[in-house]
Amino acid sequence: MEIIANLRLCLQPTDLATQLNGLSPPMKKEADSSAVTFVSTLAHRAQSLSPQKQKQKSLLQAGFNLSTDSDSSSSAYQHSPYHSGRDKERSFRVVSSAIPQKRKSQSAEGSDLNDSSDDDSSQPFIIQNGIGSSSKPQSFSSFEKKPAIVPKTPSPQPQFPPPDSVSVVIPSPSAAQRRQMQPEYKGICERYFPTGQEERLKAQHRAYPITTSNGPKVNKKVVPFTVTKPTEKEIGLKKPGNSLLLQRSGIPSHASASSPATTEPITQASIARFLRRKLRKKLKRTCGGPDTVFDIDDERLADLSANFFFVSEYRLGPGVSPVGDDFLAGCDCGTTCDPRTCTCLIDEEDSNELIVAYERLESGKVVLRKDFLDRKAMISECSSRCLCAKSDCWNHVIQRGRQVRLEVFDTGERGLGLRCLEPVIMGQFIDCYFGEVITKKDADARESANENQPSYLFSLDWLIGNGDHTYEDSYVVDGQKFGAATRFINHSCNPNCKIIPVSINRLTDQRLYYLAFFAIRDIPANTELTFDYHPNWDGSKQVDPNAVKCLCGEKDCRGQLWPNTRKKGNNYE
Ligand SMILES: C[S@@+](CC[C@H](N)C(=O)[O-])C[C@H]1O[C@@H](n2cnc3c(N)ncnc32)[C@H](O)[C@@H]1O
Repeated sequence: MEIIANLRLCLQPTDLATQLNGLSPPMKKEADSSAVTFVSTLAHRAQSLSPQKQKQKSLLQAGFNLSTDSDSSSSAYQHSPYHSGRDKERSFRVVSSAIPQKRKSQSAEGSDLNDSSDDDSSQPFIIQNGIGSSSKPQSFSSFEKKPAIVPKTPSPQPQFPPPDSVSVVIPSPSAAQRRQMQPEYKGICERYFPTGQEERLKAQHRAYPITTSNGPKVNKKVVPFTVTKPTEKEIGLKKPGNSLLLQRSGIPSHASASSPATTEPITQASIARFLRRKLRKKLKRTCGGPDTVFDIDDERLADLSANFFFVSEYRLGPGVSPVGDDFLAGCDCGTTCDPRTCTCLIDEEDSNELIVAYERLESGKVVLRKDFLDRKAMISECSSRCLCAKSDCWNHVIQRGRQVRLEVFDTGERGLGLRCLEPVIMGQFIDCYFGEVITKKDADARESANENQPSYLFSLDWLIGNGDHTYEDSYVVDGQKFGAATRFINHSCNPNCKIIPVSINRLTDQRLYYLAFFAIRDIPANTELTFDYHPNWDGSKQVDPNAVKCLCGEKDCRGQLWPNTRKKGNNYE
């Protein structure tokens, strides 16, 4: 409660436009009053209007409604499928990943939605943060307009395969073929070894036998199941005649006279090495960049490379409309922000003091202040419009991107997990939870379609109840198909990280903000990163027998990730 109060007391349930017009004084609320938002504080401070505030004012005068309505928030929380409590902390949970929800009442439209991102023509916009191109018509807040703030270790932008890139060039083996393959290496079928331009080229150069009886088709019957270890030339396809050499039942074949077969011995190990290299290459190209590595088996790696794309920004889905950059304000502190006066910071709830989340250590690293680590306040970073944007301002942290090398690894029963490859210090930023930003309606549909599957939905409902913003029109981040490495972070009842919401537009857009992971203690290299999926756990409640069992192995493990509150009649919350 006290943590939320930091946010709540900043916020006033009065109409900001009215306040800005001087028609009513800003009101203060008690810490335990209903949730209200930051904007009223903004209004309060705006009475001596800085140039930025003038901008806010013109925003309001232009009809942009930032007024609050605390009444609407309470019902919204009650009906939330992603968080059933009124406590703001609830909004931090990875909703369905923690509870593969079994709600049956939702409509069936989700199955389509689930696949919608396959079609590039209907792809939602990617919000850019200065990394890579940004020719998209929509953008979220200031990220699009600040080329100066380039993260030091940016992940490359994802490259989505053209819709036809998985072709018949390497057909999936039949059931009999699959039986025959086992326990041989399973990397050849298109599912596990996604095809692309390179494979098409190989096919053109007769790497695969074709049948011409009904037009040119790959002759599945003679498609080999193993691949010789290719030479460097063959991998690079430098010469048109070069092709991947195939063998069947251990008998080498020669693809063509212009590409003599390698004489290297063919072993399972060499095949595995080749495929692993290809898969890693594909993952790096389409995905995580040099700072995310994988220590998982080939099959999982291949599955991931076929079905998941790393993104380093939000992808805005249909119906998600960010507030335009024109409404963005910036501070005029200069090259380094003054924590006593910076207008990008949010007021403390019970005073005019500003909430300062970060501090710079002697080492130069900017981390969360110790006294901020236990709080439940939102962080307000400087924006791209600030004068300090091009300098090394301490109040630009998440916008500089990930600085930590991470590794996806197999935890066993808990599925894949994420660990840091270098020590992380307490308060250090790790990365954001990125993914597709979709409407609540779409999230419900996807969830219904993925019944009993872990999903990766994360509600952006921190500021619900603010003005017209209700639970029904809130957004949800889905990290299942498009996401960051943070999407692999598992739950622990004794976690070493936590998520903190961060606004980089001083809450101008209350429905779109960032979910940033920070270390809450020093974490040695090669340690699994975890956070609490249900931070407001009430220990006095019973464990829900329908909930996903927690396997964190901690001494005080609660035994469940999350109560299955969506199940009718479930009262374990
Ligand atoms: C956001 S995903 C985390 C990454 C996931 N392990 C994977 O393989 O993609 C959340 C899912 O991981 C699993 N999980 C995470 N933490 C767990 C825990 N402590 N015990 C059991 N399962 C866990 C659950 O299946 C949950 O739905």
